[in-house]
Amino acid sequence: MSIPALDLSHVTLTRGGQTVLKDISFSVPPGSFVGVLGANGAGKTTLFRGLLGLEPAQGGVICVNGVSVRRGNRSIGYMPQMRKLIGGQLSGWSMVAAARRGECWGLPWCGAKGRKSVQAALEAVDALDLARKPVATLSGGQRQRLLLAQALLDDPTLLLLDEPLASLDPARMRETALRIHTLARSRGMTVLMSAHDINPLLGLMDHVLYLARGKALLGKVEDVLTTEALTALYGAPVDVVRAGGRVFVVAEGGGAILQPHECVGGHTHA
Ligand SMILES: Nc1ncnc2c1ncn2[C@@H]1O[C@H](COP(=O)(O)OP(=O)(O)OP(=O)(O)O)[C@@H](O)[C@H]1O
Repeated sequence: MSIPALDLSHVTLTRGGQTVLKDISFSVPPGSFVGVLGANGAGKTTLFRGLLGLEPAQGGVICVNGVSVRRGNRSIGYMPQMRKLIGGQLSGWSMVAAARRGECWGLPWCGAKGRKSVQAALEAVDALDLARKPVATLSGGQRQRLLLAQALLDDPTLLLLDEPLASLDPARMRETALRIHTLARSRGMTVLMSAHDINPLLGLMDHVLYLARGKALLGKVEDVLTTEALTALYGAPVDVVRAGGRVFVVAEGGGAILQPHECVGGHTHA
């Protein structure tokens, strides 16, 4: 049997002194594409930080590719949430190059090997045309492609993407999700992608990881995204409604549980 890409056993994670995820256990097979869902504050970012060794587990064990979690693990690529403009007057190339780890930190022009890996990462996300442009002049979606290129620099086997679809319009959301899925499959990478709208990920996910009330539920989409499973997870009535090929998770009374941070184009969300 292959070693899980991720294995969490009875893990508790805190943020700012507050317990965010409590006694969670799940295992992700290598090469899986996992959608990480949950309302605002459910703990998606906290989980990613735990996997990166940035938030030490208060209990339990986290293993990445069979090895206990540690900071600076080069086999993990991380794309953080993009809340504000990053990069400024740097060119796209420099922004990606500045993320090279170790000996090249802050020296984007160093070495043929460094240049090659920056070039490969830009190519992988179809962003070579952004290499010379100042980041400040790019759209949100273009900057997100550069962030994704950064995350790919060390040829990771596990990619953690924190809301890479936020701020994209619906068509771009689907296009970006497909791009990442294709890239992951071609490299055999395991992907955990957090999202506020499950719909752009439908048909792509091998598993969904749903976070609520400090708990985590991992399983096939058809097993997790059900009224019964989510009602049990939330400990309160929740409806999973399927309409027009889309899925909506709503609380009793009709309020949407999963909400996008920002939405371009007036899109209704699950
Ligand atoms: N820097 C911080 N210091 C203290 N508490 C924090 C910090 N960041 C987040 N938290 C708290 O930790 C909890 C989990 O937040 P987290 O960012 O992991 O959730 P999330 O699911 O990623 O949310 P969102 O969908 O809004 O990004 C929340 O209660 C939040 O208020």
